[in-house]
Amino acid sequence: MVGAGGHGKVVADTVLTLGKDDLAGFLDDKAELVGRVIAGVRVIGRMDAWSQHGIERLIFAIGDNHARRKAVQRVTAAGARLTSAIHPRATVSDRASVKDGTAIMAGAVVNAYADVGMNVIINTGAIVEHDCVIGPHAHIAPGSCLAGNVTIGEGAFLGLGSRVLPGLRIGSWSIVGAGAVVTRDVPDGATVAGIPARRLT
Ligand SMILES: CC(=O)SCCNC(=O)CCNC(=O)[C@H](O)C(C)(C)COP(=O)(O)OP(=O)(O)OC[C@H]1O[C@@H](n2cnc3c(N)ncnc32)[C@H](O)[C@@H]1OP(=O)(O)O
Repeated sequence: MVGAGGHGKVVADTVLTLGKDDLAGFLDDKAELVGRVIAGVRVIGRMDAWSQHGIERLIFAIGDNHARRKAVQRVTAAGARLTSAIHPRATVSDRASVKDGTAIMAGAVVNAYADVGMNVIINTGAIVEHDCVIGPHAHIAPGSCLAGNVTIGEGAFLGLGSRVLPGLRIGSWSIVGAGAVVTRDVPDGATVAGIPARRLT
């Protein structure tokens, strides 16, 4: 697992709950963390140390979408492969698809025919309804709810408890504030908040 911060603790909890006995440990570029045990998992080295530890697959436990994308691009360019972590108490339809590198936390629901891209976070208790398409590097924060046929662009961040009405598109690298109800498409790079959601920037 790459990233031994707050989100890393939750991903660690998911991986330990899955009982993965082949977990090598955390990798983190913060030198002061190396050697420490965080959430029951040892930090075994900096991010680029994956190859020297014989690690075959990585999952990125970095909450910030830009930082997570950059980290994934760096290691995959060097030949690393990604894996996913789906909490055993998440509900993911057999008819949904989830790409590598994605973490789905406890209590989340991914419904039929949803398509979840790579390196995405579907956080605790979030709901991704039928036929949604989630772009790579997006983060759906705890308690958010996407109605059917919603499209989430690359790197978009949906804050805690936000709601998106059916069929809308949330633009790439946009931000939806905590508690927002999105009633219209959100342009790429925009920040929206409130009920109904209005543009802040
Ligand atoms: C496990 C985890 O913890 S996952 C992490 C989950 N994190 C979140 O959900 C955080 C989501 N972030 C937010 O909601 C943020 O407040 C943002 C992104 C919408 C705005 O952040 P900033 O750009 O820093 O805006 P800032 O705090 O300066 O507020 C700007 C204005 O918007 C208002 N505002 C901020 N957030 C919201 C919101 N969620 N809903 C309604 N209004 C809001 C502020 O009150 C302020 O209004 P004012 O100008 O009248 O005083």
